[in-house]
Amino acid sequence: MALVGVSGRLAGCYCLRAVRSLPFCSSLQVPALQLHISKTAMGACQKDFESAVNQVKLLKKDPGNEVKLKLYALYKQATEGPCNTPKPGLFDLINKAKWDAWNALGNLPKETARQNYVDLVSGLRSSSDSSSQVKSEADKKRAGYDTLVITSEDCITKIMLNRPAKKNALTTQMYREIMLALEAASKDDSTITVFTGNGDYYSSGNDLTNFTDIPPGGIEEKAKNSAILLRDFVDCFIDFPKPLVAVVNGPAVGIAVTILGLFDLVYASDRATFHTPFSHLGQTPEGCSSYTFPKIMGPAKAVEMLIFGKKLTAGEAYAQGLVTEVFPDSTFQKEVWTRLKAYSKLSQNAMHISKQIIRNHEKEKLHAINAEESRILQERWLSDECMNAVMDFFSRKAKL
Ligand SMILES: CCCCC/C=C/CC(=O)SCCNC(=O)CCNC(=O)[C@H](O)C(C)(C)COP(=O)(O)OP(=O)(O)OC[C@H]1O[C@@H](n2cnc3c(N)ncnc32)[C@H](O)[C@@H]1OP(=O)(O)O
Repeated sequence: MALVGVSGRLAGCYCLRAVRSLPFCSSLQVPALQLHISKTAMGACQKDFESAVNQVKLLKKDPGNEVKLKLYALYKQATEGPCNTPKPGLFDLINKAKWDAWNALGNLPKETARQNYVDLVSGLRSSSDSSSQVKSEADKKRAGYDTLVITSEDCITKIMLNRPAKKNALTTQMYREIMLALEAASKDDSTITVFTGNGDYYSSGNDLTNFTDIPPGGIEEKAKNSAILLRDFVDCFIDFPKPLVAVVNGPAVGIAVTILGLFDLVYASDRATFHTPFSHLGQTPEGCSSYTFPKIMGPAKAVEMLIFGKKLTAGEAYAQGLVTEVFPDSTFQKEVWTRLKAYSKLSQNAMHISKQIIRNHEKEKLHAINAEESRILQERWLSDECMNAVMDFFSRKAKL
């Protein structure tokens, strides 16, 4: 957060001029490129750290001022510990930005700073063309997620729902992993973040088995915990700072549809459909759709979807403003990724600031709506209507 603060301050007009003048291989990088690493920086990953310091020299692509400030700060913290120099004067813009970045690391231990420096450089290397080696898919794939495949390439972080055999139905584990993935994507070096699904579905929405795993506290506790999880999950989308793109590769159901109102671009294959069968399930809208859908498509069409469960084709969803553009399924991936790669090269800060301007004035309202929708759903989940509908789904399956 503190580093974001630095970039925020740099957005001011004086500071902007100063930051433009930050040279890639000069003032900010001098300490990082000198190999006089102090003895106090010695530790478990000293070799990796030294190697990372060397690798910074090999980057052909300028990583941008924000990253250079991070590198500078982490290097200083790793080698000298917490910021120990007087704060530069107000008009010494470059040194002040560097000091701010270093000072923002507070008491971060040297060892952690070294590791963070190594991780940052490793991330830069993967997006840099300095390496002649083509990285394998396995290298690009982010570890630590069981239900998602996360990759970062061409300044795009792709979060792919990965339960194709279950039509990418969202389990509680998946909600949690998505929240973690969004948190990580908000801080990584990508310019845009993309959601998509593996297999023939984008997502069949909430996994109905989520309602069958009852804790010792009973269904009331289950409903309460689910409402908290839902609220936190949707909050992450409301607050996500970078352009968020849905690449809807196939049918979408329930929460996978409603949340689209919080995305910045929605590209759909002509195979995709959009279905919110809430009344069939004894449930009510979530994902802020009770507000975003009437706003996007007008109340009449929103009612058809959210109350009467009308399933829209991709073309209809486009006509109603929920989808940005529809592509033939045969060329969907190629066309969409070509477009996104071009967009990802646009100015990162300008895109993020534009998103803030467009979205920020509604954030408070969206959080309130999300809290209210989650509260109402907590009650609905305890209703006979909802319980019967879930049981119906499983008994239909059992009969097959
Ligand atoms: C923390 C809690 C937050 C809660 C937020 C609330 C959100 C509200 C919603 O999202 S409401 C929407 C809920 N979703 C549904 O009602 C969809 C249910 N699924 C279906 O209707 C169908 O499966 C289908 C139309 C999506 C696909 O039908 P098809 O015949 O093509 O495929 P199968 O039914 O054979 O599906 C393959 C296997 O996947 C399982 N599965 C699919 N979707 C879900 C799901 N949402 N929940 C649980 N399981 C699902 C399906 O049971 C099959 O499993 P099997 O192979 O073991 O039989």
